Amino acid sequence: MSKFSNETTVIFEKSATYFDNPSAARQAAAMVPHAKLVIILQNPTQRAYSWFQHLIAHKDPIALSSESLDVILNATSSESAKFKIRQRCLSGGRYVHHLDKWLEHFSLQQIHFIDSDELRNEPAKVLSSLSKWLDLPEFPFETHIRFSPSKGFHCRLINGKTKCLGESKGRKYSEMSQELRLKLDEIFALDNSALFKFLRKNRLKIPDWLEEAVRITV
Ligand SMILES: Nc1ncnc2c1ncn2[C@@H]1O[C@H](COP(=O)(O)OS(=O)(=O)O)[C@@H](OP(=O)(O)O)[C@H]1O
Repeated sequence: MSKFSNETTVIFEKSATYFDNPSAARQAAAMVPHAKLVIILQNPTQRAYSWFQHLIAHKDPIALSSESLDVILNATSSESAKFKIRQRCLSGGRYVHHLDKWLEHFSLQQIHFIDSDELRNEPAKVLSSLSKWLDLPEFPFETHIRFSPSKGFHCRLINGKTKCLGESKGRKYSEMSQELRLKLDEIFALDNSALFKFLRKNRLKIPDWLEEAVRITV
């Protein structure tokens, strides 16, 4: 996010794929050195599963033929197409590994972290604190957001009716098996521990899912 010469204008841009792109930090810093960055921290295990479901929903032929994320996780580097998907599912959840690169180009003061679970469960509170951090005028988010039981997510409230994000956001799919969850938790154990230490060292809020993930591995 960036404020340009007209101080009332805030430009923002979001993508789930910038964060782990090896050139993104350098390129962003070259174009918008004073940008404010917002990073949403989701449990990497859930994030990997969500990305796999994203590929299934987009009818990715390799994901479809593999049927489960478990098959993808077992892929070796000799199975290049499957292995590439494996890396895409796992890479984004390796937060500290990528953060190190962003911190070569931006200061920590330019970065705001959001706990994905908090955003999902208490969006008005999270958005209020984000807009305060961005120095934006106060806005009563709570009167513009309401939980939609049919969608299972909070949605915008317009003229008394909820207007939710499209079908591609917050898809309905079966929960991952306990076996897959444990396998992913193990894959991310070191990354989660590094994130825990990073947040604690910098006196930043530690998400509940991270406390839990680190407690289980100890
Ligand atoms: N209010 C609300 N409505 C819908 N979705 C919500 C909401 N809050 C958080 N989420 C979570 O956001 C995930 C989709 O995020 P993205 O847009 O970055 O993903 S994507 O680019 O479509 O893959 C999406 O992931 P999936 O549940 O895996 O589809 C949601 O978990």
